[in-house]
Amino acid sequence: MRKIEFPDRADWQGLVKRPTQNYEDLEAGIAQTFRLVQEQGDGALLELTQKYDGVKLTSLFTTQEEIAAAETELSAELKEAILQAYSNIQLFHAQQAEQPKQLETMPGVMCWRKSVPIDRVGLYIPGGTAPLFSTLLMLGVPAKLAGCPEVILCTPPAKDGSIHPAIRYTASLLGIDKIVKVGGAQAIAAMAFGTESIPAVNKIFGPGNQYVTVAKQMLSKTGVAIDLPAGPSEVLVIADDSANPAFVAADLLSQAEHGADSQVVVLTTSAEMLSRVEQELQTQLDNLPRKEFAAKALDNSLGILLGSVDEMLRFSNLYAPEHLILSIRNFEQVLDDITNAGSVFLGNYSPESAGDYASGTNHTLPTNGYARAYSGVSLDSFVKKITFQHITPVGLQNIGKTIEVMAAAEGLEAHKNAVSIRLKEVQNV
Ligand SMILES: NC(=O)c1ccc[n+]([C@@H]2O[C@H](COP(=O)([O-])OP(=O)(O)OC[C@H]3O[C@@H](n4cnc5c(N)ncnc54)[C@H](O)[C@@H]3O)[C@@H](O)[C@H]2O)c1
Ligand SMILES: N[C@H](CO)Cc1c[nH]c[nH+]1
Ligand SMILES: [Zn+2]
Repeated sequence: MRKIEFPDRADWQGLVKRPTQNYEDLEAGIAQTFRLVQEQGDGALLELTQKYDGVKLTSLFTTQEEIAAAETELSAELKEAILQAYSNIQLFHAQQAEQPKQLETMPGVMCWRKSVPIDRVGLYIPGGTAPLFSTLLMLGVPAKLAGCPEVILCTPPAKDGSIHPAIRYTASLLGIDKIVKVGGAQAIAAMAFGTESIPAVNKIFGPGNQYVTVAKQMLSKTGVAIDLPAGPSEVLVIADDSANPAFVAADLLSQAEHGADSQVVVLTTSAEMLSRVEQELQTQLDNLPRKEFAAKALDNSLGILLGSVDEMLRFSNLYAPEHLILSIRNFEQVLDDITNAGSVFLGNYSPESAGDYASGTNHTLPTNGYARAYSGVSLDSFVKKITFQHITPVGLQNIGKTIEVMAAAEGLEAHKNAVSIRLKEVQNV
């Protein structure tokens, strides 16, 4: 972890830049993957899966029997944990449903808005280095709550061509009966353009590594929507001297272990806290099975000493972290000062892992500073909001003049006429 003491404000902009590869560096390779999938369909998926995942598949799909078998392959303890998480995520997302209300903006002018599920959605579940079945809960629960009629699920296969039983179990829980064994940019291409056996979807959801994230971003001109750029995981911890250095280190490592391209940051006003966090990182790192990933991520990470809580919050807002942890006294007093963050964890007993798995909030969140403008996945991500209006003849008499005047001022006579022609008829009745 790079240690920086009281950096000059002029240097902050450089410090908030993530260590990930540039979009431009990855674009050409991904464009080539897109071309292959568009030209050769399923054949390209099999070829690219062999190349990037080291598996020669005979079929791109799990069978219904494989999905059903997961029930017997998981321990009772894990199934219970998945069900508990499912229930909390369901509760949190169900209360996001918008209650439609009709508004009469002027007498006789009625406007309302209705949520309509997106027809066909594609879910990407990361699986390159860890089978993130928790992500399937985070995407599948709101997709089902929203009522999306068709859900396609892609995830990379393990080296033996199988899909982890917890992903199969969670799919079955959600009523998803088919899993496509494909990952990376090729999975995004398959869901965006369609192949002989995979239908093209309207919107693609899900986090992933840099290849997955850039592939999603490259779809902007295709007419296929994406949820958000949710790339390599990150966390920023703001710690004063009331924080517990062991807890802070554990939270930093929890995101560092996702992958070498993750970044974790600790901001503190206490030099002693920074040294103790560094010591804890070393001790805890040694015991982690994924210590190689975590150690590489720590090489790209930052420990920064700043002058005050206010300064730490300013830095954090500029950084716009995916996850923000406030391990400070009186955190309640600064909540309104947080302007850019994906998800916020308050106090010493709210580990970020709670949001990753089970508290109820969604863990598919904007990374790489995109929290400046994007929100994480929610129920809204799976619906379109269609507005309706009904204007009565009296309503048109009330609002007509306003429309005519505005249309004339824009020089759009046909717009004005669409009102005038009706007003004449109404006045003649
Ligand atoms: N922001 C979020 O909300 C969020 C949530 C969960 C996970 N994540 C992130 O998701 C990522 C998961 O990454 P992962 O790699 O384990 O799984 P992944 O499923 O995202 O990616 C694996 C795929 O990457 C492709 N790939 C690997 N190396 C490649 C190369 N050199 N060239 C082209 N393609 C290549 C392969 O096709 C492979 O199937 C992590 O970075 C994690 O931090 C983010
Ligand atoms: N921390 C990840 C989001 O950045 C989500 C996750 C899934 N499993 C564990 N963690
Ligand atoms: Zn995580």
